[in-house]
Amino acid sequence: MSGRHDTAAGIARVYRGSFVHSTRDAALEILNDFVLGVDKSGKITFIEEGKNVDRLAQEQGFNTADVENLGPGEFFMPGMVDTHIHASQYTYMGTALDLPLLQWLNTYTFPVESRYRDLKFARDVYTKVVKRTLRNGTTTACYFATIHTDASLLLGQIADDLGQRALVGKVCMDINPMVPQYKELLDESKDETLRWVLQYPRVKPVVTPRFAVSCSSSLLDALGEIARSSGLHIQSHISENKEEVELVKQLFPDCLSYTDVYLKHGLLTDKTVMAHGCHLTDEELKIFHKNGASISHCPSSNISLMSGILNVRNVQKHKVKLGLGTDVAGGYSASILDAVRRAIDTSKVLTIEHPQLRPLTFEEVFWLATLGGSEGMASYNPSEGNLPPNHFRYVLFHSS
Ligand SMILES: O=c1[nH]c(=O)c2nc[nH]c2[nH]1
Repeated sequence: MSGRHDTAAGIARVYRGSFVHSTRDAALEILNDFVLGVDKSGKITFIEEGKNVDRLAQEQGFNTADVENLGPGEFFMPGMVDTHIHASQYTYMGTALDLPLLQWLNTYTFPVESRYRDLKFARDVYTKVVKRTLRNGTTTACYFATIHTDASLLLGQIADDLGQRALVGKVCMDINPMVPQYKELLDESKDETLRWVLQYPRVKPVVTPRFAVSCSSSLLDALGEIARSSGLHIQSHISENKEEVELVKQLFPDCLSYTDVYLKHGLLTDKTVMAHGCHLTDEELKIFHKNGASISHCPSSNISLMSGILNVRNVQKHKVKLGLGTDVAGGYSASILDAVRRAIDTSKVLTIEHPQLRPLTFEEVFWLATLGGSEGMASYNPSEGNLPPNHFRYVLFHSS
């Protein structure tokens, strides 16, 4: 690997040791005895072989005595990226996994989410979830909050205060026949989304229609327009469970597919992250590719809620951007390392059923957990030959 220098704006920390990371060419690359400098804003300014440390010290203006050497068994790796997690469902993570998606939402999820109008409750849970995910090595997370604007703002504030890069979504939903106390009116959802977008601090807002089942066509249109005019990211769920796919067909008879629902409402862009996608057809994957939209693979919840198994190799064959999600609390762990294990396990289940399919390797899933996730959340369209912006690719995490 060649060295990378920017002119230093003042080196704050220099580390020396082993670095394990992914690149566009290698799912896993191990760099033994490298030296890495971070400037005062937290950006990595150089990474070079350790033997160059004296020259680097002169060029970059640091003292070699201040270099922090890793101990035995320690290494750096990129911060992990959780491309789909419901912060508001953290309270019941690991429980209530006995029902399929639509029944699970009505029975457990909506009643719990309706509690987040209580800001004290929200502060307590959101502080715990951000601390826990940071401890697990998640330096970037794409969060669903709830329909409550003030609690969603609080989640962004907490992530920002605790140093986590986050996209945070105030959930939008104006349809909920089974739990009617947990929904919004159409105008309220639009107005509150705008209030939330405008008030947001450093952490980024992401436009969040819950899923096509719980949003009217008018709300989807309005959210597509807000995302377009504000240049915002979008997140939602798609084709997680077969019953849901059938329901969407009935609810949107004029659309050709579930993907077409989001496309027609301006919600499938190169800033879109769609969770699950287990039952997407090849035609739909082509539309994802063409529009630069990404999928969050959530293997733990796909199994726990008996939803389906994503064929990752087929998604990759269609060159669709792909990252990993814990999907708490459909997924029972807030750790992306756990999602790594589940992704490998579920790919092996596919191999049992279809021996011609190669299971995913650890290296490939490490890529999904790090670089894949950051590319999935970056705004760029691979079908137009663009590359993801660099700043998403060089955030490193100290594992010890
Ligand atoms: O796994 C999921 N969790 C949710 O909260 C949800 N809402 C719609 N679809 C969903 N899927």
